[in-house]
Amino acid sequence: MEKFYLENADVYRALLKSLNKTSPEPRTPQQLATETTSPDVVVCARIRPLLDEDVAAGFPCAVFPRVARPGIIDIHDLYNHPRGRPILKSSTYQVDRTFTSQADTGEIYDSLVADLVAFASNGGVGTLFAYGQTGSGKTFTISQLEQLVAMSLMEGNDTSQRQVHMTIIDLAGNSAHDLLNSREPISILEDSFGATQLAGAVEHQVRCRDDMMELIERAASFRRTAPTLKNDSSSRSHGICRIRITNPAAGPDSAGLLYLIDLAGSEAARDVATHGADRMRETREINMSLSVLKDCIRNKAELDALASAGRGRKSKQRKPRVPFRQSALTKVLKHVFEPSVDRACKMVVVACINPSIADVSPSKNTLRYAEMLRVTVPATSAKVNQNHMDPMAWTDEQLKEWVIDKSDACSVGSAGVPWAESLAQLARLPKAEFENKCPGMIGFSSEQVNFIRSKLWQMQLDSQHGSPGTSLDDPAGLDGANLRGQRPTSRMLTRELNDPTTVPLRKRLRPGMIVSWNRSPSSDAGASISDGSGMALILCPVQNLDGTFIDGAANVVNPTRSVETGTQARNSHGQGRYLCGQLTPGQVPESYELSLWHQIVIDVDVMEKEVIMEYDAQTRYYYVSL
Ligand SMILES: Nc1ncnc2c1ncn2[C@@H]1O[C@H](COP(=O)(O)OP(=O)(O)OP(=O)(O)O)[C@@H](O)[C@H]1O
Repeated sequence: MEKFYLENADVYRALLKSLNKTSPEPRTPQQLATETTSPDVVVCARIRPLLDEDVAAGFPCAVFPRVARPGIIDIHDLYNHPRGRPILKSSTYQVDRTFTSQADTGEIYDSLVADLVAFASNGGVGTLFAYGQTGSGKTFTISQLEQLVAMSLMEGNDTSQRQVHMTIIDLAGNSAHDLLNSREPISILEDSFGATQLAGAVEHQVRCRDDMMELIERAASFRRTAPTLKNDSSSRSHGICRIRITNPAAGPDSAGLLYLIDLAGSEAARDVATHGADRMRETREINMSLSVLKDCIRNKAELDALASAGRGRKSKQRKPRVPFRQSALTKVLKHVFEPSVDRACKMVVVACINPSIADVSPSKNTLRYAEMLRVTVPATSAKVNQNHMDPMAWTDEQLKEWVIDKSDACSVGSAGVPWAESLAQLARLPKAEFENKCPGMIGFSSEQVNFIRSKLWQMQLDSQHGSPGTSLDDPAGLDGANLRGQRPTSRMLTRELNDPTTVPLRKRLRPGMIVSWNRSPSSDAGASISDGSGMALILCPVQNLDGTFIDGAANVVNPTRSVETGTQARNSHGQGRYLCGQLTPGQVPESYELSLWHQIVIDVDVMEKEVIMEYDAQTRYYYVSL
C-alpha cells in the first residue's frame, strides 16, 4: 500500500486541488437541537506535523482540519480503483476541539489542562488521556503537559498550603510496574473500604518544581529504556501519572486527583503484520482495555447527565452501567468511574493523529474512537424542560442573566460573568472551586457566593420535590422578581442575604426544610428536651399522621391540637402544624446534630425563617451555611 501511495503522490495532490473547488460539503454526525455533548468530557484531536522522515519518504499529508469549522477534520485517502485512475475517498470526523500541526502543547495546556489542574487543586478528579497509534505524539504531548503541570502546580501562589504527591506507573495487560521505583512490579488491589490501591507503588511527595521534573524525567527514562528490555513496551503499555493534591488547611475532603494518561495505542497495519502470537495477544488486551475505557467514559457521562438533570432517582429510564471492573486500567481509575462515588470529575481526551497518508487507516480508527467518546446528552435548555424553577434546566444564558441580576448590586456587567461551564457543571463543582471562581472573577464577596450557591441548590431541590412555591404559572417562586427584569438594589440583595426568599415562609414549607422557631414560654412541649436549639427539620404535615401518637417528649399528639402552642389548630385538618425533628447543638462549635427521636409538633406561627445547612459527612454534624 505504501508503494501505491508513493507512486501516486502526484495524482493525489492533483485530486486534492480539484477537491477544494468541487467537493460537496462532507456529512457530519447529526445532533438534535435538543442535545448537546457532555460538558464533563472534552474530546479533542492533535494533529502532529509531518516529521522529517515522513517528508523525506515522500508521503503527502492526508489529514485536514477545517479552518472555518473548528472541530471538524477531513481525511482524504487514495483508493486504488480496479477499473481506472485512483480516486479520493474522503471521510469527515467531528471532535470538540482541534489542535493543528502549528499548535504547541502550551496551547492545549491553556485551553484544556489549566482548568483540570485548578479543578483537581480544589478537590475534583481531573483526568487527561492521550490516545493514538504508535508514533502519533502521545508521549510527546503527555510529557510536555506534565512539565507544564509541574510549573503551574509548584509555582502557584498557594504552594505553601498544598501538598503534592506523585505516582507514575505503567500498565501492560494486568501487570503494572512502578516507574519511580526501578520498574518494581506492583499490584492493583481493592482494599476493605472498596478503594483501589496500587500496592507496592511508592508515592513521592514533591516540594518544588525541580523535584517534580526529576520524577517525570526518571519515569520517562524507564519508559524509554523499556523497549529494549521488554519488546517495545512503551507503545504497548498505558503510562499513568497520578498527582494527588491535598490542602491540609481545607480538611481531608479537599484532596483532589489529577491523572495524566499516555494510553497504549493501536498499531499501524504494517507493524501488526510482523507480530507473533504473544504480540497479537497483547494487541487484543489493549483493544479490550480501550473498549472498556470507552464504555466507562460514555456511561459515566450519561449517568452524570441524568444526575445533573435531577432524574437519577425518579426516571424509569435504564441507568447505564459503568463496567470499570472489567479492565486493570479502569480499575486503577476507580475514583473516576465508580458511580457510587459522588465526586466531581472532568475528563479531557486528546486523540493524537499522524497526518501522513501512509497512516490514514489508523488515523481514521483513532478519530472514530474519539467520536465514540463524545457523549450526547439532553441539552439543559428551557425548551427541553419548561420547569423554570429548576436551575439545572436553565440554559447558560438564563444562568448568566440570573447571576447578572444578582450581581447588579456589585456593579458587574454581563462581560463580568466569566463562566464557561454550564450550570450543571457549575453546581457540581467542589465548593472550594465554586468559591474560587466567583469572587475573583465577578467581584462577589464570599458571603454572596455562598448565598448564590445555596440558592441554586435550594431552587433545584425545590423543583425536584415540587415545593408549594413552585409552579409554572408562578415561575417567580423564590426569585421571579429578579429574573423578570426588576433589578435588585444593594438593599434588596442585603435583604435577600438575610432572608433568602421573597415568598412567605409558610408557602415554602416542605419536608426536609430546616427552620428556626421561637418556642413560646407557655409551651410545655419540649420541656423535657434539653436545651432546645431553636432549629428543626420538617418531617411532615400533622394532617398526614394517622391518629394520635407520642412525640419525643412523651406528649400525646393529636392532629387537631397543637402541642407546641397548646392552642386549637386553625382547622380540623391540623393544617399549619408540622411534625419536626429537633436539631441540637453538637460537640463541635457551631455544629448541630439532627435528633430524629426528639420529634416535636411545631406551629407555622412560631416558625421564623428557613435555615440553609450543610451536612458534613466526616463529623456527621450540620453547619449553618447561610
Ligand atoms: N506535535 C509535535 N511536534 C513535533 N514533533 C512531534 C509532535 N508530536 C510528536 N512528535 C514527534 O513524533 C515522534 C513520535 O512521537 P511520540 O513518541 O510521542 O509518539 P507516541 O504516540 O507516544 O508513540 P509510542 O506509542 O510508540 O510511544 C517523536 O519523535 C516526537 O518528537
